[in-house]
Amino acid sequence: MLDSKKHNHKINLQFIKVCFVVTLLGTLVRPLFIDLPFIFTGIGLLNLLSILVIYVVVKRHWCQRFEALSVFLIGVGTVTPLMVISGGINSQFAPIIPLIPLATALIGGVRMSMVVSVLLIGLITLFVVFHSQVADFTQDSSSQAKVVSRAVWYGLTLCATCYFGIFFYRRNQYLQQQLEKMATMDELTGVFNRRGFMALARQQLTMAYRNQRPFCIILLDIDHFKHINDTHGHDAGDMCLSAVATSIDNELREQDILGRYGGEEFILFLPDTNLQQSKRVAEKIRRAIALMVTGDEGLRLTVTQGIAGYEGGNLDDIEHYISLADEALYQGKESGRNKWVLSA
Ligand SMILES: Nc1nc2c(ncn2[C@@H]2O[C@H](COP(=O)(O)OP(=O)(O)OP(=O)(O)O)[C@@H](O)[C@H]2O)c(=O)[nH]1
Repeated sequence: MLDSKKHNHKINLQFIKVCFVVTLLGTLVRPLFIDLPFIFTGIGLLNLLSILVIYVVVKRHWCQRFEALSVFLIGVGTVTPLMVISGGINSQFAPIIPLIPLATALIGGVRMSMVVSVLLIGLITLFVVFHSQVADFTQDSSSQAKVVSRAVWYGLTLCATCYFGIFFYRRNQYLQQQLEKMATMDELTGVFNRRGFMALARQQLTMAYRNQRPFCIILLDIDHFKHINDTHGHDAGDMCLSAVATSIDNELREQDILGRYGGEEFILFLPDTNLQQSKRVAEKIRRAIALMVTGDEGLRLTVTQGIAGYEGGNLDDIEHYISLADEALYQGKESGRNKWVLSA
């Protein structure tokens, strides 16, 4: 299970526990303070039972697809029966309702929170319309004006909590994306870092095997890069790294994956590409970089590339293809640089 899904699952379980405790307190403690008919305790106990059932269902992953919905049902299921028998909108339980869209947004997302808010506003409207039919065992005095004004207040509060829920949900998503980006992207060049590349390449590797489609790995190293750093400084070196990444990226298709594998080493995963086609890609990259002029000092660079590929049949792990590409790259360096070499 993904980390974020695991995290959501934990929050869902926490939410259910909170609902259980709130309902338990409401059921057991209230009769000590207010003289209420037994029906309140009965309904409270039924609520506790249903919450317990949903807790087990969620905990055991029996309905993963509807997990957020189960949590919402608990939220509504905890308060609705108690509202029905305790004066509807005048119920002491009604103020809990605006918390539900907030919780649902954080747990189930934007659409869920909006659906829940609309449903709850509908529920409140029904309570107002059928106000006189709602049994009020609490014997609280209520008037039509009081009911309508409270309904308007709850409607507004629901909209506000829905808005805040969605706001916090989006902020959370944004921060999560930023974190993921920081963990998988190379800050200097804007391409994937080794970790990001490996994660995507492993996925593509599995797909290639499943569909028996070819792929190629190209390992690319800038020639004599140490000389650039030593002669023109580290900043000029950094600028060259960025320029090389941009230049490679310009030669790739949308589905190709480019990563920075190490200091001045880049790595490419070319899905649906056989060795013949990858030679053409490598040559395009070699030529583009050789023609590139970088910075005010007009720096010129060349690169050497090692290519390894899979063309169907049994599959090895990604490290195997990288090490083949690395051997080919080494041969390229040994035999003069500024070239690409296919792995044997
Ligand atoms: N500016 C800059 N330099 C880096 C970075 N990462 C690694 N380097 C430098 O890259 C250089 C790599 O040098 P070598 O491994 O000797 O390779 P080379 O000089 O490119 O020689 P060949 O690969 O054999 O052609 C080292 O001087 C590193 O300090 C970086 O992020 N920025």
